[in-house]
Amino acid sequence: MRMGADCGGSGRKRRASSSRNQDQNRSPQIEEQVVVRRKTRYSTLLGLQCGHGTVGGTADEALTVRDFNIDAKNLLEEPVDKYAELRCESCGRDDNDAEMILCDRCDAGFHIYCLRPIVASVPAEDWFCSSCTAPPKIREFPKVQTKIVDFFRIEKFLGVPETKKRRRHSGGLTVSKRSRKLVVHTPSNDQDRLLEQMRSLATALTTVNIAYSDDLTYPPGCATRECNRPSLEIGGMQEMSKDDKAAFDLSKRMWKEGHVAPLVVKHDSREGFVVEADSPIKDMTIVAEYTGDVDYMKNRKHDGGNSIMGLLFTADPSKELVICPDKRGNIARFISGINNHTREGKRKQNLRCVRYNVDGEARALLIAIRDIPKGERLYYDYNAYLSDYPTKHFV
Ligand SMILES: C[S@@+](CC[C@H](N)C(=O)[O-])C[C@H]1O[C@@H](n2cnc3c(N)ncnc32)[C@H](O)[C@@H]1O
Repeated sequence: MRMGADCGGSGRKRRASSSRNQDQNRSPQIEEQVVVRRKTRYSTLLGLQCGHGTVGGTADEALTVRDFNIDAKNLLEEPVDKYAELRCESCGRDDNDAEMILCDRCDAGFHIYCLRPIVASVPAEDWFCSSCTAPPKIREFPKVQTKIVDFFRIEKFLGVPETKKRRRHSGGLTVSKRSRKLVVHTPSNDQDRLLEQMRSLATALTTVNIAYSDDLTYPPGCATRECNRPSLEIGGMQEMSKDDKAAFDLSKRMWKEGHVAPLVVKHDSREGFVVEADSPIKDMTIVAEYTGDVDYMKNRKHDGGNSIMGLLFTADPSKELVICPDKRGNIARFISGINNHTREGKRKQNLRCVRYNVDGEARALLIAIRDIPKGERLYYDYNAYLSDYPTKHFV
């Protein structure tokens, strides 16, 4: 699924395939028998009861049984016994089949919303429950300046930024239209906080095994930089004004020098990694650019990635581009989404994802849409452009 875009695979039951890997040396006959059993299991899981006495519900399956002289009774028994009363291991209920997934190793079932963190939709690829895989252990990044500077490849760490006296808006008597120009973040002026903020991001990135990259990347095998042409966007893309470009450039330079936005990454049992304001953030602040490898959407249709961001929406679907932070990325990929189905969810939104044409390249920026107090969690609408990211179980 992608943010601001459509997702694949929701509402589909995972096929039990636990014995697939052990079975590679079987004779074709035995293999065929196994295939029949799997088909039957699958149709049982889908709740498709076959109304007659053959194995499975299709002519193909009945034919296969006859051809190989398999005892149909045996084949029927296992799936009925094993899956008829499939219950979620977490809540114990047997309802809501369409949102139940099965572990591809032990066949245990779970509602996607009972998992922690919540799984937004049934994954397209193999999925293993926490008993069958070690759940990712949070690997605390050491709070050592040299290591942090290395991790973020900070060219010259300048320490605490110079505090310039900023001129405040008078806020006088005249009611002026609020400026909608982009604003550069104000980094913490406490070196210890700066390091703590970077350490928290390094911890999250190392835990999910993603290298830090604060720019869009075009690795071999993905789309090239030349394919990212904002002129292909349906309806055109927002141009970045000169002032906004200056703010964006400064914001990027500050991140590169370790004067990061005052954000801290934390872990929440239901949402997974989340991002919070570590000091107040002003309306219109550029909080982060959404970064990662740029690829064609068509190449990522079956990716389980729940962090794919739409970048370029083109008239020709084969040219649509997405940002994939599965190997490289930055803090943006940890920011939560609102629940689009509730008023409370919508009230939480404090950022917007805006795509701009920046010097002939589409870029996606996360921008504050109101003043954000210290400690508030950051949220934006994953369904800003399209509306298929499943958020109904989001908190
Ligand atoms: C773009 S990732 C955000 C980072 C993610 N939390 C992590 O730990 O890597 C999207 C995933 O985060 C979780 N998530 C995001 N917003 C959420 C919310 N409001 N409630 C519950 N889970 C949420 C869901 O698992 C979703 O599929």
